[in-house]
Amino acid sequence: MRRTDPTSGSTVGVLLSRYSVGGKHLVDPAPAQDELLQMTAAALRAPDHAGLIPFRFAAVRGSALERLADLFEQAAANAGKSAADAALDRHRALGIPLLVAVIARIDTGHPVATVHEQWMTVGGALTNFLNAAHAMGYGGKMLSGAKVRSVPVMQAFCGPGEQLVGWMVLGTPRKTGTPKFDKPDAADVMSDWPPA
Ligand SMILES: Cc1cc2nc3c(=O)[nH]c(=O)nc-3n(C[C@H](O)[C@H](O)[C@H](O)COP(=O)(O)O)c2cc1C
Repeated sequence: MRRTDPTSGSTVGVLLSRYSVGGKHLVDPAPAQDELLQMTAAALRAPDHAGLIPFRFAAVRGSALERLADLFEQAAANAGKSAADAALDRHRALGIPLLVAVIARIDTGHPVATVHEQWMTVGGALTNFLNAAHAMGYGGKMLSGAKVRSVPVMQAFCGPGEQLVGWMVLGTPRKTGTPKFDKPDAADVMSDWPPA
């Protein structure tokens, strides 16, 4: 069941109401290709010093999820996990309506945009992507874990100079996302300078 359309509220209301929704609470339908491209267009609106676009995305769907499941199982086995735990890892790629890999392309020698500035753009991009998904009635969550450092998994997604950040799981939320962490009041993280 799709959540009430949050776009009926204000834009800021939409941003304030986004909470991550994990894979076990996501069902079909997954975002369609045109919706995925709108989310990607939102990601491209992230602040980007020197316009480097230090990221790209790769959608994993249909039979490709089986291939990813194989890679997850292999990564777990390589990490010394038991066959039962490796099978659990394999299962993590299955039953998700859509996975979108986030791949960073950081130019470590750029004369203008520093490495940390480029990583901030990657973060802004995936945040905009998830906010757009939420505004369109979908749920999602950014995930990483040790698997992103597994050589066979990295090699499957990355070309030279690229790094695998992780995956956004996406789909129709079966339940509304809820806050995971206690957050401070906004006034605690916004102050005047110099302090009074
Ligand atoms: C790059 C990145 C990787 C993350 N990896 C994981 C992960 O592997 N497992 C996890 O439970 N949360 C992970 N998170 C955090 C969740 O995506 C989510 O932001 C967090 O649970 C807080 O929920 P919220 O988005 O509703 O505030 C990651 C976040 C980022 C930005």
